[in-house]
Amino acid sequence: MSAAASLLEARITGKTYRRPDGVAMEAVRDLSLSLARGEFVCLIGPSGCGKTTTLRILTGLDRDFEGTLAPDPAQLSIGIAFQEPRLLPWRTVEENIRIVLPPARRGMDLFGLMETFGLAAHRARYPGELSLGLARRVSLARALAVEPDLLVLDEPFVSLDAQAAVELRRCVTLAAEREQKGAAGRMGVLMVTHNVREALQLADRLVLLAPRPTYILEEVRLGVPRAARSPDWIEAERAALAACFPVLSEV
Ligand SMILES: Nc1ncnc2c1ncn2[C@@H]1O[C@H](COP(=O)(O)OP(=O)(O)OP(=O)(O)O)[C@@H](O)[C@H]1O
Repeated sequence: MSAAASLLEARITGKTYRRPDGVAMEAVRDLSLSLARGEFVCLIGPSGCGKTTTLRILTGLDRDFEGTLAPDPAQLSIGIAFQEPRLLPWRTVEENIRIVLPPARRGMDLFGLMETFGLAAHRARYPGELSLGLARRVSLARALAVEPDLLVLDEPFVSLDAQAAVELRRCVTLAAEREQKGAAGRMGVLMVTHNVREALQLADRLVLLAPRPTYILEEVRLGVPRAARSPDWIEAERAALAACFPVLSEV
């Protein structure tokens, strides 16, 4: 089997914040991560360890760090869905999605995307009228509308009720499995989560992060296809991981 095409190679040797009182806060130390096209990677780590900081560096939103990223994130098309949907309240659902498209594609037909995410009936509604689950679906559809090379999800299922979480997970799985740019250009997914079961359900690889200043404690490749991951399998894997990595009881 040929090696999967690399999408991103990151080596973050250091990231230190300086608080207003001048005190240094070291958030990341020696974290090397690679992501292949078509791969779904979950970052899991304790609260405050540096997950969002790492995502911000990997996506080029934070340039103030030591290390290297290849390629430079500016060369990739990146779609990001934050925990907070960040929709424009004065725009409809459809306008919120359309507005991120490059001018040449702004008139494109979005019906397929809307249908996939169960948004077709909501396209003319405003964000203030949407439940959190629906707003997150809009945010995910908007991130995918740009046909990204890299999809970044920062705790997308937090605070959702069980049914909304199931629906959004289905959307994320569909997105991950959709070959948007043909075999050579498949999207990679990086997702931050506190929920190990969720990660075991969705990811190809888990990246376990140490407490701050964070680095990679362990990488776990999940060989079982997504469709074959039963609740029993997920529970057994979770228990085995928790036994090996006590830090997981803190996430
Ligand atoms: N702009 C900032 N200035 C100073 N310190 C910061 C800044 N942003 C984050 N930090 C600190 O850096 C550390 C890592 O923060 P980060 O948000 O990356 O962690 P996280 O793992 O995403 O947290 P959580 O699990 O709570 O979402 C935390 O201690 C946080 O307080």
